[in-house]
Amino acid sequence: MFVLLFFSVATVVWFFIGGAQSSYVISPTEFQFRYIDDTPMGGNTKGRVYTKDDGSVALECELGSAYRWPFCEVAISLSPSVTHGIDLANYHSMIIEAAYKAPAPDQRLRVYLRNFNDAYSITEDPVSMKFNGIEYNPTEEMSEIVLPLNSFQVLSWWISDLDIPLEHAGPDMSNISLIEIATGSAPTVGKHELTIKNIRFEGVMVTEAGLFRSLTFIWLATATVLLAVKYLQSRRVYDLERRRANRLKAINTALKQQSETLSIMATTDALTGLRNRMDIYPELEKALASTDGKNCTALCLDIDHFKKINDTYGHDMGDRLLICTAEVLRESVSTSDVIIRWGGEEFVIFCPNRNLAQASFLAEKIRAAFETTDWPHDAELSCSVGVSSMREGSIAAMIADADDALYRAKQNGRNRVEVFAESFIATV
Ligand SMILES: Nc1nc2c(ncn2[C@@H]2O[C@H](COP(=O)(O)OP(=O)(O)OP(=O)(O)O)[C@@H](O)[C@H]2O)c(=O)[nH]1
Repeated sequence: MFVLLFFSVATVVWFFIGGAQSSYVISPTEFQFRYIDDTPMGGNTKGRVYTKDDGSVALECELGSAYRWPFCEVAISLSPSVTHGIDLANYHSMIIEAAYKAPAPDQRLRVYLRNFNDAYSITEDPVSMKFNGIEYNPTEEMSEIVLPLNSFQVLSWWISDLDIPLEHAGPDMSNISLIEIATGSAPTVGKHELTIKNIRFEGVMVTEAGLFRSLTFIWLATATVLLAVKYLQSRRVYDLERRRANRLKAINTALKQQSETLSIMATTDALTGLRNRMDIYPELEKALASTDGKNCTALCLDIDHFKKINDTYGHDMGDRLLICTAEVLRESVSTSDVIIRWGGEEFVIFCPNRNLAQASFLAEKIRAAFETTDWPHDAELSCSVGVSSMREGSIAAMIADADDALYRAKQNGRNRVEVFAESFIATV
């Protein structure tokens, strides 16, 4: 930004001290100055163009009266070919340093800047080159006259004689191949002497409006580029942050899944796939809350003489029998019941939707199923079951009651169902 500011200030200073000025000098050493008069039209004017010792060019002629519009002039060819002139469109003034002596006062001079354009000019006809012309009052003494190029006008006879269309009727300085400085349109016959010391065109490489337009454009372009760079940078940061957030989200999801898996593993019995008793109470409370809470019962089930089975058939067979027991239980319960491997060979079935009679019925059904199941050790297997119902709103107390009833079932000979005594009272 500092560089741009410095550049802008320097450019403006350069412009106002005249750095943008340009000039184009027409010197006799570089260009050919020729003499032309009215003799081809039948006139009797005589004269010549020559270079003086001081380097200035002189036009001398004796204007005769044989031709209706007598004239003499100096013609300066700006290029070897008329078709390829010089572009003077960017110049604002033509400056002629000259002295003019005429046989009468107030004699004027005509200046033509002849433009070639394929639209209306042909090489064979010099008249077809556009006459951008002006007529001015020269001085007798050597002096500089400034002719503003925007004061030049196209000669009306040229427009009408050549039937020039409107779009080409205006001045055009873009391809000037010939300059003509001639005696005025109504000259007095007699001796005319024109000494030209210097001809030059002056202009500016860039106008003030153009300069400020360019600087504004450069500032806008720079601001746009800087904004674009800033946008791309913040976009890159945003993309990085988003990728990072996505990565963290993925890690988070994986950790959550892992945590859920670990939680499931921690609360699931690896051998039977049943729920174990870890953190079981909130889950049972939740199951109870989904019912009307009036008929909540629990079963405590224990396989009879399991130690003996282990001892007789081995621990692996014991495991297989535990797995089969889980299957028997699954097949016996309904979807609202929750089977829990309470520990070892002991199971709890939580029934949030069964009354005492229904729970007792289920207990008996399971006990009977043990008798009819084909066990993998090809021997009989029985279980004892204790049943209880909710007394004081405590699930833990209800399970403890069922366990008491189970203890009684064991005491009373096993392979039987016992209902916790106070559950009956509560039911009545
Ligand atoms: N195979 C196997 N045995 C287990 C497992 N968990 C506990 N046991 C065994 O189960 C047996 C339970 O024995 P006890 O508590 O004495 O009860 P019981 O032999 O079933 O006798 P009663 O319950 O009084 O009928 C123990 O020998 C434990 O080692 C297990 O996951 N797999």
